[in-house]
Amino acid sequence: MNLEKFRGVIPAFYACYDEQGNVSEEATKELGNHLYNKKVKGLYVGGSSGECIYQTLEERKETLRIVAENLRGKLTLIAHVGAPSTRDSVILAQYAAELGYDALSAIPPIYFKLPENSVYNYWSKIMDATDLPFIIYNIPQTTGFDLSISLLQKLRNNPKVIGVKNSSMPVMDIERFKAAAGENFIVFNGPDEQFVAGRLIGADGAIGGTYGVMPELFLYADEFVKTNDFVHAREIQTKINDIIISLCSLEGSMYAAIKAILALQGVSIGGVREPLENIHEGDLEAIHQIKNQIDEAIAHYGKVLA
Ligand SMILES: CC(=O)N[C@H](C=O)[C@@H](O)[C@H](O)[C@H](O)CO
Ligand SMILES: CC(=O)C(=O)O
Repeated sequence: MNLEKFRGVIPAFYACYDEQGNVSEEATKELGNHLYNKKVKGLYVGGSSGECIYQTLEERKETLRIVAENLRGKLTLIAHVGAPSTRDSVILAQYAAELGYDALSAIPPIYFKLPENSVYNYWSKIMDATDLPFIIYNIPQTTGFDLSISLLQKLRNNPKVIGVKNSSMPVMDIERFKAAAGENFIVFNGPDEQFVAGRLIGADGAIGGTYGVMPELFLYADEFVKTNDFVHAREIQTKINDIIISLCSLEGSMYAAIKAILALQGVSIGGVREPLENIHEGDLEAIHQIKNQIDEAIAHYGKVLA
């Protein structure tokens, strides 16, 4: 299988709501078009950033449908189909396949601490449900489950397993997963704060929750890595991390801050669903400042690359 379409900067798509907090078709299309125009490689739909854990099956299907109808064939589309039960995950997987997604992905099962064998069966049943390739989502800080090398090797016997989206913090995990999986395998960098380090240690692509509010900065960082300009790569990573730390320091949650900035950028996709915290009045000044930080960094590194 040709994995080229997975190499690149792939924003994690945000949940798009109307004023009542329902999934909005209009806003979903708007965000999709906005990111398409920024020339990202693809979209990761319905993951953490898609607030999947707080949405009904119907809402998740609706979002998958709107994005696919709008952008399939134009961007690489990855559907995150992880749900609490295997049954619901399989329903989402089959729906994503009908819609023409390029790949499926899923977190391990959450809530109960299940043994590796159950996680293996869970991911395998999702894979058996369609012909699509599958990307393992390793995110131990939210799921409590750490993908082991032996489980990866066992899963790798299934040719549908084409990659891991790795969000654990040690960049070494990226290197180890690549070494264990061998050729024709994609490891995606997860932590946006380590984008440059992840790419340098071997990540073939990257999927991240903050790309959507500043895609240019990750596209530029990727360009610096590709052209061996490590001075600028390190520098832009510092700017990115300053911004992410600011995004995470408000009363509102990181996603609420991101959505408020997107609104200032002209893309209104509503707020976040509780229990995620929405923006507070007192956050507004900081939000304007972060937007300016983003604008300045984009202008500066755009010039460096021009
Ligand atoms: C724990 C978590 O949600 N990780 C995301 C996915 O890997 C990241 O993209 C973060 O959103 C990002 O690194 C900001 O902390
Ligand atoms: C990467 C990320 O934030 C997501 O799973 O949506």
